[in-house]
Amino acid sequence: MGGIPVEKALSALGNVLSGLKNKIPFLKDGNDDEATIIDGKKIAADIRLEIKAEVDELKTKYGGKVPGLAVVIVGERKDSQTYVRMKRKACDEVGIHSFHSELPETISEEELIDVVKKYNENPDCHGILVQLPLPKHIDEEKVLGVISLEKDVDGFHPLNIGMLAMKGHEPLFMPCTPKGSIVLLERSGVELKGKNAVVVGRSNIVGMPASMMLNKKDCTVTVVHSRTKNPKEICRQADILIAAAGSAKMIKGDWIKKGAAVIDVGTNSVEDKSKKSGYALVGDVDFDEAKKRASFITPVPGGVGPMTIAMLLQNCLDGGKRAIEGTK
Ligand SMILES: Nc1nc2c(c(=O)[nH]1)N[C@@H](CN(C=O)c1ccc(C(=O)N[C@@H](CCC(=O)O)C(=O)O)cc1)CN2
Repeated sequence: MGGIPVEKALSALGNVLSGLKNKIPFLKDGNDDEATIIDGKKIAADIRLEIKAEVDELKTKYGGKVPGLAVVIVGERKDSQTYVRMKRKACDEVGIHSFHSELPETISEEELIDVVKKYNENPDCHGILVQLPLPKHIDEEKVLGVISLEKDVDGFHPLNIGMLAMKGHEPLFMPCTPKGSIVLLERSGVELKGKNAVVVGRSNIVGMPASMMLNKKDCTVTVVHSRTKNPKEICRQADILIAAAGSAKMIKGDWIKKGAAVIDVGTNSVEDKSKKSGYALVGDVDFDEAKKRASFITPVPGGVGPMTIAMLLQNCLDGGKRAIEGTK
């Protein structure tokens, strides 16, 4: 056995053990009444190491071939530029080749579609990611629908989403943020089968696919959204709570069932004069209140965010492997 599989096993064991602390009294340390904080940064770093090992193996086995990812960004939104920079850096670190297209805000829908089509035809590119949101004059769904199904590493193509929804089918790729949320739960040792899961939010990129993934994991799933009459009562039934509403600290401590596992997908920028930048990133969950009731909870930042990029790398590796190894 090589070095990485042992590291992988030990690291997974470490994550599960830290999760078990809450369930097995003699393993508990620190403040017994507080949730185990799921360290998304650490779990994502572990996954990135595992991916690097697999990319190296592929490279050795197939004469230097590595997965390739096309990163397409339109316009100059600062947040999107940051995420794209993080994605490229992550690709470099694990040995995935990245192609870049930085396109002007004024680009037409047709021109953008042509860029995507070129990457569809490029055999060295195994994944295409169009950073969202796109400028208002471009129909996002139309652009995402042009990405080849086999290269849809964001998992946003309607056919991949359709296969995620259907019993007896598996998509080629699953959207990175909800996939990362599930992996955080699994790597922390949280059982999903038969549990009541509540997803707050029904966006195409997080809430809706998260609900379908939890359903595939045999959870009983309820989706809470802006028209839901009694969101607090529904959330209080949740063994697993995924918060993806986009509203800072809307989920208070008394919305959380005692012992629930809480995954906070929210990344809301709020004014904070104590910070040099003048703002802070906060989740959809009131963390300080919720950690007193939950058994597991993700922080913001440092929870789901880093997993989004780790899952993108995982999807690129999967797509690259399918293409390079010649499997479907
Ligand atoms: N094509 C896509 N567009 C967008 C996606 C996506 O999955 N595909 N998701 C989001 C943005 N996003 C990746 O693109 C993303 C968001 C947040 C993070 C992250 O690591 N956040 C850190 C904090 C970083 C900071 O300080 O700003 C954290 O939460 O710890 C990574 C990726 C929308 N668009």
